[in-house]
Amino acid sequence: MACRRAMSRLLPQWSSRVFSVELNGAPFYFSIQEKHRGEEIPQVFRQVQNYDRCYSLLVCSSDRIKQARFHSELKEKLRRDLPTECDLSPMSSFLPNVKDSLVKGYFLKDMSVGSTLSEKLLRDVIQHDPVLVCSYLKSEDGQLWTQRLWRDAGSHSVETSKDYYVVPSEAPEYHPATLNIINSDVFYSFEEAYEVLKESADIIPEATSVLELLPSRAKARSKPDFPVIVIEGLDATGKTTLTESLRDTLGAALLRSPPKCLSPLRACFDREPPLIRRAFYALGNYITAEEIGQEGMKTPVIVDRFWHSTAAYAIATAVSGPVCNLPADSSAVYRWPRDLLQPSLVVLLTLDPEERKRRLRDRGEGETAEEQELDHNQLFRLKVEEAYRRISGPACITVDASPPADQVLQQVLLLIRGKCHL
Ligand SMILES: Nc1ncnc2c1ncn2[C@@H]1O[C@H](COP(=O)(O)OP(=O)(O)O)[C@@H](O)[C@H]1O
Ligand SMILES: Nc1ccn([C@H]2C[C@H](O)[C@@H](COP(=O)(O)OP(=O)(O)O)O2)c(=O)n1
Repeated sequence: MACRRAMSRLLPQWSSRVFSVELNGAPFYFSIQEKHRGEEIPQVFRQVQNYDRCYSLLVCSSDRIKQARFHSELKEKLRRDLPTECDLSPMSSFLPNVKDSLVKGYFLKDMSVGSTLSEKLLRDVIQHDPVLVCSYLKSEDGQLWTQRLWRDAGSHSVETSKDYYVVPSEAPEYHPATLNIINSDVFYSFEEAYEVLKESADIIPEATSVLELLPSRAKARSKPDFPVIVIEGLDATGKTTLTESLRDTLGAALLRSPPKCLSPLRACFDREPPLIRRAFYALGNYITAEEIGQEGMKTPVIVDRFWHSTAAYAIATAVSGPVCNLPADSSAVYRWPRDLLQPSLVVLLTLDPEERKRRLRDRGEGETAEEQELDHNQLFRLKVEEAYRRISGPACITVDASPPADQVLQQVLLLIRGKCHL
């Protein structure tokens, strides 16, 4: 039902949509055009010319929790059940420059003989799951491709719409992922993040535990009397080392985000899709803010990671490809949430990648999946750092963390004394 509603929203503007498929690590954009006899159609899809047919699966449900979870589950299902001759790539579809128009899914290249297995699986998927399926067929001379949209016709049969030609499309002005970042990857108020966890509570029991730990929004806290200093940076840049030294030197309270009370729940949310996972981290900041409010009435407060981490990792994960795909400097995605406590100073520790890796090795810990990703994916690391730098209100001040720990401490103490009158 939720799927039918979502589809009835998508279908009226189907032919205005742009489709993006990640082929060989780069996006290939195409749109569709009605068939007119005798019309010249530019040749497309050279990248999939070795295949006889392809399919696209776009996940669409008006229930955003179901949609996000099913997008992850579908990948597992296709990897498990499709013949080995099938190849899967991420894909999406969007209306250029239209906010929240992005739908995500997978593009399937099929080399299996007769394609019967994959067709059977897709027929099953379309009948039971919130998915829009299209097949792509090559013309007899192998030059042109057409797209045919499938529809569930009930009683285990599907009907197809008319064919459209697939035509190449220009890369859009903004990376398509940026259309949906606000309130899907990054949340700009307590309420927006809270709603996501509330909606997930039926299927994720741990969401209820998080909701119970949240501060009441009824009483807005006044600004703490003492300065609040946040230390940010990638894993192993020296945040723990520096925050502990600052605590001891300044006689400050040391807090972190996510707060300790969320530690037992973190692994559960790290397994969830971005919508739910990022809402969890966003809410963690509000719990930490409440703790800052209390401690900050008595002493200065040092905070190990806060909002910058939440937004920077979320934006860098959502946007694929190089740093230039990030939303422009002036984009609203880098703004500070209107209802979140603003620290007096945010310091970003930066480190040469080789030195960071050496410190990780020396620490001898296993890396988190995301940190392995950071290692393997230089682009991701660069995007996280760039997103850190673009977040404003307050913006972070970058400090080179490669000198010995006591020198980094002195450098940051100078900044604190200059900015916070300590
Ligand atoms: N300035 C520094 N110079 C050399 N090694 C450092 C420095 N700061 C931290 N380290 C070491 O690097 C590793 C990572 O530091 P840590 O404070 O745990 O980083 P984070 O909290 O950012 O993950 C630790 O083994 C730590 O002892
Ligand atoms: N305030 C925070 C802190 C961490 N996060 C997220 C961002 C990344 O997905 C991970 C990084 O956490 P990681 O385990 O590397 O953190 P530590 O270095 O252990 O502090 O957590 C967040 O979203 N908001």
